[in-house]
Amino acid sequence: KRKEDYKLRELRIFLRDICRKLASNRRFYKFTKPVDLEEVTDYLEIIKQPMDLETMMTKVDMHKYNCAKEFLDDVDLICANALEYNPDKTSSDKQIRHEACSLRDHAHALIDVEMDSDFELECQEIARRR
Ligand SMILES: CC(=O)c1nc(NC(=O)[C@H]2CNCCN2)sc1-c1cc(O)cc(O)c1
Repeated sequence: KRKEDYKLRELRIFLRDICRKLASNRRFYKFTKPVDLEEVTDYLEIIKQPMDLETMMTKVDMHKYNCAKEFLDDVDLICANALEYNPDKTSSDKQIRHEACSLRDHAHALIDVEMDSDFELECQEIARRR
């Protein structure tokens, strides 16, 4: 086990906790599971790269994230997908856009507060080398 493998294990423990906190917030329940393609039949015609919090938790376990920035890129993708799929002036579309922006801002705020910036920089160095 190299020194950097210990760092990535610490990153995984941290990201699991962030993912759990986001997925347990009732405001974000629409983003906790993959969009139900039986229910939303045109979804893949509009959204080319679906993403959700359950998929992100699986990606943590599969060592897909080498730094918090890569994790936040997937949160930003959840948000961008919801903004793209819900562009209408209707109150239902407006509400889901608001929830998506709130998810994105909460994720970034949680990481900024709880993550040591030097640790993230070390992880980004590891990510660049891999
Ligand atoms: C996650 C998402 O982006 C999403 N967007 C929707 N938009 C609409 O239904 C809008 C689209 N514009 C026209 C009027 N209807 S429903 C929906 C969704 C919510 C869930 O609780 C589970 C799920 O699988 C998908």
